[in-house]
Amino acid sequence: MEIRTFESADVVATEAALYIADRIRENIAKKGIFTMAISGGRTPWAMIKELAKADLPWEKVFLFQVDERIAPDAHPDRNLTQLFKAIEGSKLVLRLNLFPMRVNAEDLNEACAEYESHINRMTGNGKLDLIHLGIGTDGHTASLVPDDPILEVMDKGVDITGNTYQGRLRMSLTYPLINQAEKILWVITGEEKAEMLDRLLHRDHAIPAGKIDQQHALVFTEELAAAKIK
Ligand SMILES: O=C1O[C@H](COP(=O)(O)O)[C@@H](O)[C@H](O)[C@H]1O
Repeated sequence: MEIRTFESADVVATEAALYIADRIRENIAKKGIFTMAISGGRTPWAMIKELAKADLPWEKVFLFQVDERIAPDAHPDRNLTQLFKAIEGSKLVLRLNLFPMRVNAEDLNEACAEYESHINRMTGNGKLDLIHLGIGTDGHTASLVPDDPILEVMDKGVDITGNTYQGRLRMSLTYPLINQAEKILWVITGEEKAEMLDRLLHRDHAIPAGKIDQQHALVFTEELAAAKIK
């Protein structure tokens, strides 16, 4: 897997945003639209803030979530709440084509199936142009968390975790859907991620992130996180 290392987390965010903007232009020139899924947590928001400033044909960009906590609308735990904060006042906000995960639905299984069908409809073949991923210090990615039954799901593209994780059940894209993406962009910053970055690059199947396909993937990271790569 290709790895691009930069001197700080801020530069990673700027460079990752530039990379996504290039993919947006390239795909729109080729086929008229761009489909992407964005992860949550804490790392992505600096990158999204940068990206949202770009002068791009946003009406042709279709944005999905990689994962979401089962929590009320506007709750600070929700990835969507953080996404809205990051794009507030930007060029993107008025022209946003966003598909939020319907985590407040009465029937969550139905909401998962519906989300997958939105992805299939917008992509035509289920393959998102780009999926952005992060990694946790325990090696989780998306909401594919250690020891959860969601790790075994191969017949659905979107599902709910079997257990609560950090206090919440979650909805997440699953391995089969993530692994068929045209491009996977890992954005990994912070010294505390160094061990997991090394294990990811060695395709360590003992961590959830290690089972993500690396053929069409690249990592943007900072020197501190890359320090332990063997
Ligand atoms: O719980 C989550 O954590 C991972 C990693 O987040 P980070 O801020 O440490 O990069 C994230 O990719 C995932 O979407 C999120 O729900």
